[in-house]
Amino acid sequence: MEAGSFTADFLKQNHDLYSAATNHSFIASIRDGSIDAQNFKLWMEQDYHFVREFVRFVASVLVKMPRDSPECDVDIILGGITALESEITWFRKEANFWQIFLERVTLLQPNKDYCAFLKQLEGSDTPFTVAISAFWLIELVYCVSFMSCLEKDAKTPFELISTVKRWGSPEFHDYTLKLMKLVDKALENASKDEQKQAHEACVRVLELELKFWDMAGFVLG
Ligand SMILES: Cc1ncc(CN)c(N)n1
Repeated sequence: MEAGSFTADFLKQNHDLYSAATNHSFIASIRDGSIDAQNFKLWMEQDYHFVREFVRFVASVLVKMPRDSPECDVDIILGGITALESEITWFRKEANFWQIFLERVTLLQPNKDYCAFLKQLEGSDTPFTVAISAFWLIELVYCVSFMSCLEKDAKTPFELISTVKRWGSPEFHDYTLKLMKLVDKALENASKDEQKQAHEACVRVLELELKFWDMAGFVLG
């Protein structure tokens, strides 16, 4: 992350919100092994449906990418879409293990709000620069959150290791770094207005991520 870049400046200026979104008590409960299986299942049910919407969003980012982008940049997004296919297969397998019926899930309000935001970003009036910035941050929040569950002193339960490795692995971290470079390159010469829109979209991502964790960590009665 280069000082003076959009991503570095954004994380510095929004440190508290970023920290709240990446150090949530839901993640802490996975890390210290105290997580309630009901909460984990709730998260999984909701996240599966989020990811289905996320696929459409990422596809829209690819469509918005400038035609003269280098092939290697296009391939980063394409790789992201490919990875989402295996993520969906993984969700279905895990759902079987946890006896979750994904087709019977009712979307909760924080998930509905997040999916509505993704749909808004998919629209043709959202520029590539704004969409790619949101995309980077959505992936970064999961990466940094789940990475903490793989630290040496973490007590992540064995049956949750495949979950935390999905987003907390060094490979996923590398992917977020590649996205970060795409964002900074795209915004380097963007207008002040686009930079402002990208900043606002990223703040919204952090707010929605926070609410998504709150929803997952909500203790079921
Ligand atoms: C809510 C949410 N945010 C981010 C991710 C990571 N793609 C996710 N699966 N779900």
